[in-house]
Amino acid sequence: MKIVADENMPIVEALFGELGVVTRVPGRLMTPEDVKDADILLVRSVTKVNQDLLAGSSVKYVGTATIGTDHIDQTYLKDANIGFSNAPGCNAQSVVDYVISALVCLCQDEERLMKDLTVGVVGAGNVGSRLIQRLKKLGLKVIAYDPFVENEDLPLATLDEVLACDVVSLHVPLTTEGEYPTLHLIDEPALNAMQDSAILINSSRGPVVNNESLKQHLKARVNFKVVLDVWETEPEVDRELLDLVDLGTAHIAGYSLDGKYNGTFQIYESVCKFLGLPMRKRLPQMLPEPDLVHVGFASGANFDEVFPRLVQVAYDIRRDDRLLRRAIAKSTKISESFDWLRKNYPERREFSSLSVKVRRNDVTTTAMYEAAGFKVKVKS
Ligand SMILES: NC(=O)C1=CN([C@@H]2O[C@H](COP(=O)(O)OP(=O)(O)OC[C@H]3O[C@@H](n4cnc5c(N)ncnc54)[C@H](O)[C@@H]3O)[C@@H](O)[C@H]2O)C=CC1
Ligand SMILES: O=C(O)C(=O)[C@H](O)COP(=O)(O)O
Repeated sequence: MKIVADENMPIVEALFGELGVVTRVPGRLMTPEDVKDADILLVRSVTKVNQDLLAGSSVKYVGTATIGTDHIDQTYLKDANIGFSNAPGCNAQSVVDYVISALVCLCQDEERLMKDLTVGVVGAGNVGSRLIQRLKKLGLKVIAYDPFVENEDLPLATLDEVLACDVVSLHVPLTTEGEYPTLHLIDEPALNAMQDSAILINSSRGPVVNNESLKQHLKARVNFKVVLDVWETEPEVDRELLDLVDLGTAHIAGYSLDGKYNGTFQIYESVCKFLGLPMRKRLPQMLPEPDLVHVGFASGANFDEVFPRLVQVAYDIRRDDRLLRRAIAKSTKISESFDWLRKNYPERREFSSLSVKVRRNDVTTTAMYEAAGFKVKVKS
């Protein structure tokens, strides 16, 4: 069996090696020639999988190690009788860590307490619902807009109510059809409905926000804050827009090592199921121990002071913002620099792989650290 895989997908040989011969290809440059003899095709978000790529090939199954599926023509796959799976939720915790790090950093700059913020989440799926849970446990007031979800446990509200919050965080797929398309969901009217000093975070897909409208809005409202992980013209980045946003990163919100391994593993599970083969590999054995395993603080440390530092030790979004700005500033080919940053992304672990040491009877602090997503170890 021949398996063609994106070169940026980890642990493919370790998982799929016993199923067939693995060939690696740069995802953004993948051609029909690369895939014509393949049985299984494993991609990430940068490969457009459609008739142009697959017609006349022997591909029987396509797996994308991503949550998003807007790069896949699922109707074509169905019509051509080609099996398909994505990796729902694989890097959802990583995106939540990203949003929390962004909020911590912006609150620090503004000398605001994070727990005083109201947060409006757009899209209450795998990422959105985890974000709601974590923020609520941290004491923030959270509401969410999702016209496709009916769940009494979620704090659902209208889009207008969500847009009126201090923070608006987007977690929707990119869609262009149906009653609720998300293409340019955040356009001039939506931006105008937001507070003048609101924080907008987009870690979903670039075209969900009309980047031109956003630029004009930012020029007119100096207190409006923006965090962009995804860009409408990706892998191109509009230099002018990057200069205007508070934090800008190279589509890496989901790039924890845990999230990437989960993605490959989830499609390994789906491929085994498709082929009717037993799964011989287990993910926990493959994930390396995080470099930073324990973080301890002096007894009596105040959670409000410790929490931001802890988040920044675990994942500091400002590092990724600096990397993007530096790369773009000196770049003659922005798209190549953007992809280089993503390919060479430093190892990052999810908060849940970090342990914080607390005193045995420190019940409140224990609950707060757990709420933030960290593991808690009791000091002996
Ligand atoms: N920046 C990054 O690295 C990453 C980006 N993503 C993006 O985030 C998106 C969301 O991820 P998940 O939560 O895992 O997806 P999901 O499919 O679990 O949830 C998406 C939610 O959005 C809702 N939705 C759809 N249209 C909507 C609309 N017009 N208004 C409000 N809600 C709407 C759906 O009902 C669903 O509940 C993915 O589709 C992907 O494009 C995901 C992972 C990493
Ligand atoms: O899972 C998703 O959806 C994402 O956006 C991925 O994290 C994007 O990563 P690549 O597939 O572009 O490497």
